[in-house]
Amino acid sequence: MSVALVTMSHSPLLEYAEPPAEVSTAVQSAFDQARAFVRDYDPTLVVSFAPDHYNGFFYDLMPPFCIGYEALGVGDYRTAEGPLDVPTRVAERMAEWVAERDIDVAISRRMEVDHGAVQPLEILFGGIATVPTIPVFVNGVAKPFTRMSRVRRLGEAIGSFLAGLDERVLVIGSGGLSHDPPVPQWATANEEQRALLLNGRHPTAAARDARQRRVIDTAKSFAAGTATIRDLNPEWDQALMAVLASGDLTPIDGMTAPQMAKDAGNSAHEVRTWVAAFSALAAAGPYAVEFSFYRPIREFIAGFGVMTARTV
Ligand SMILES: O=C(O)/C=C/c1cccc(O)c1O
Ligand SMILES: [Fe+2]
Repeated sequence: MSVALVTMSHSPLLEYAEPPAEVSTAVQSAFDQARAFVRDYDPTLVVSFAPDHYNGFFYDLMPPFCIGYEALGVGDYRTAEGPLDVPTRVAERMAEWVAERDIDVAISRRMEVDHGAVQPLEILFGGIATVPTIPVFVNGVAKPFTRMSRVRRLGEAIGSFLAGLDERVLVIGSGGLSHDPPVPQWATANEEQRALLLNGRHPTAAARDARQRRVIDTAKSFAAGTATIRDLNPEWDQALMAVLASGDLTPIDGMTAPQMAKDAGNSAHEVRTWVAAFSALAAAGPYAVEFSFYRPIREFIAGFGVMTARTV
């Protein structure tokens, strides 16, 4: 048994925006480093902690966490569509293990996942069905949010399960860091947006296109300095990355949901996936970060980070 980790920001704008060449080169080189790490480790099982952006999970039934027993990519923002290779029996055992440790987790026998889960799999493995993968949804956009201590406990429970498997496990945390893309919020949404947030599954191509166009246009104006979304917060991002690298994750319990949104934007809650992934790694033993990359990239609407780590 062994456990290793890659956490990375995702951004659908990777496919649509053109930051300055120097920035694009730096991001591609960070992806190369992460890919080399994964190639060297050669995982036999992936556990992917990822948020959703109202493509698979909606307010008609919004759990804080959900383990997928089977999963499908929805194909938003030109990401891969279709089934992931989920080892169902291992996912079932993992959910039972987590429940036994007093963490209430939803399960799905048909989880739909969007760019949040799919993009890292495509970047690291070139596809969504190349390595057996258990997707774990961690709510990062829809209020109310669990306390951060709960996210840590979820990660620890999953990590203690993984530590007992005869596998080389790679945990992935996808999302963040500081960012505030124009994902609608229930409190401020209009009637049409509320219908989407409530149960906007399987939109028409035109509806999906209109929604994505709004984000792509916002990224352009954000890069030009004319958007009204909350700015990136590199200090916040790098402070969090330092805590994650330190091996002592307890300071994370002091983070509160309102303060996270105020400091780092409404979608900064996606860092919950990083916290869950690092907590899973920590449950398998002391670890060391091997690679760390960070840039605030307005064209991607993201404080953009990549980290790799493994137990020592
Ligand atoms: O359109 C969405 O649903 C989300 C877009 C987005 C943009 C930038 C960074 C992210 O993490 C996103 O999910
Ligand atoms: Fe996201």
